[in-house]
Amino acid sequence: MQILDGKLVSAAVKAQLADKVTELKALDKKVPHLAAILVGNNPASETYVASKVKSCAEIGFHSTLLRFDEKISEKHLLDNITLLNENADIDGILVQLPLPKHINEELVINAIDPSKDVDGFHPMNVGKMVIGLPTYIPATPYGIMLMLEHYNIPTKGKHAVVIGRSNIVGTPMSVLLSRNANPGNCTVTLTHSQTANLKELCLQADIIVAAIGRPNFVTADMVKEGAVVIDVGINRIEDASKKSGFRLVGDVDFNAVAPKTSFITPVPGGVGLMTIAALLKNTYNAASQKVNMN
Ligand SMILES: NC(=O)C1=CN([C@@H]2O[C@H](COP(=O)(O)OP(=O)(O)OC[C@H]3O[C@@H](n4cnc5c(N)ncnc54)[C@H](OP(=O)(O)O)[C@@H]3O)[C@@H](O)[C@H]2O)C=CC1
Ligand SMILES: Nc1nc(=O)c2c([nH]1)NC[C@@H]1CN(c3ccc(C(=O)N[C@@H](CCC(=O)O)C(=O)O)cc3)C=[N+]21
Repeated sequence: MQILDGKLVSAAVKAQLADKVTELKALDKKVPHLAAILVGNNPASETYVASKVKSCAEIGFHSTLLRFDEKISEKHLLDNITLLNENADIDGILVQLPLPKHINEELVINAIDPSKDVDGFHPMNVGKMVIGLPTYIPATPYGIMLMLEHYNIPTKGKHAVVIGRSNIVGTPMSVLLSRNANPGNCTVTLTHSQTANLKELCLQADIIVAAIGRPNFVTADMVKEGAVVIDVGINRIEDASKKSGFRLVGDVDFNAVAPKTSFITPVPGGVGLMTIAALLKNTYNAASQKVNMN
């Protein structure tokens, strides 16, 4: 069993981007600039956005964080997105999800200029991804592909079972793994809450991607010996011994599952860090006006 180290791989991706920033600066060119919008004060969203902003600073990108009260009107939010769309200094725009219930998430995503949509959530970019045109790939599945690539994990002809069909993780993950590319060329089974025989399907999987949002959902009896297990879940479990009052666990029962696997991602220290690295890559590509389909 080998741990897929998100800290190591994300650091390598960030180091590449930092080198590119150094080159841009030497040529007196503008550095990439990410704008992040955070509405309300959901503690998890605060953490993610803070770490995106911090990562930008580490590699020399500019970032602007726009914070709004959770009572912000939909119109005011949309107007701010329009301003960012029109601002030539801003290369990438990210609206941290979830949004408060009174705001229509679809309207907000649709309002982002597709050329600045570094999350890859705009329907135009989703469509491009599905038909294999160059575009921004949603950061979490993109980060997972970078991880598979870094460790040279064989994917061709493998059976991948993706658990969860969300627009931001499971569905794009299934598209990327089934592409004629490397990594890719998997036979993909996309599963969800209505899947009848999940355990049987998982037992056939060479690669399992778990994106459900439930601690310990994937148990050892669901995993074939030698499988690759990618744990996307981020679940907060109360833990009085921690200063924060909680600890993070994934969707996989790590201690029981890890010994059966060939490769597994830890939580924390796995996919989450790759998500940020992938977002930074998308932002670099946005700034250089060329989107990347890898
Ligand atoms: N590490 C990272 O960078 C990121 C981590 N996450 C984490 O990943 C997890 C998933 O996130 P996200 O995709 O946004 O979640 P969603 O809640 O949007 O989707 C969850 C999916 O799991 C499916 N599901 C729920 N229960 C079952 C079940 N009993 N059996 C099979 N499938 C089930 C749902 O099915 P149905 O469609 O039928 O309801 C749904 O498709 C969360 O823990 C989230 O915090 C998310 C984004 C990035
Ligand atoms: N528009 C939008 N884009 C997103 O990319 C987006 C989003 N909305 N909403 C929520 C999810 C979740 N997400 C994570 C990012 C980083 C970590 C991360 O850095 N995790 C660290 C630990 C973080 C910690 O310690 O709290 C780790 O796994 O090691 C996790 C999860 C991005 N998301």
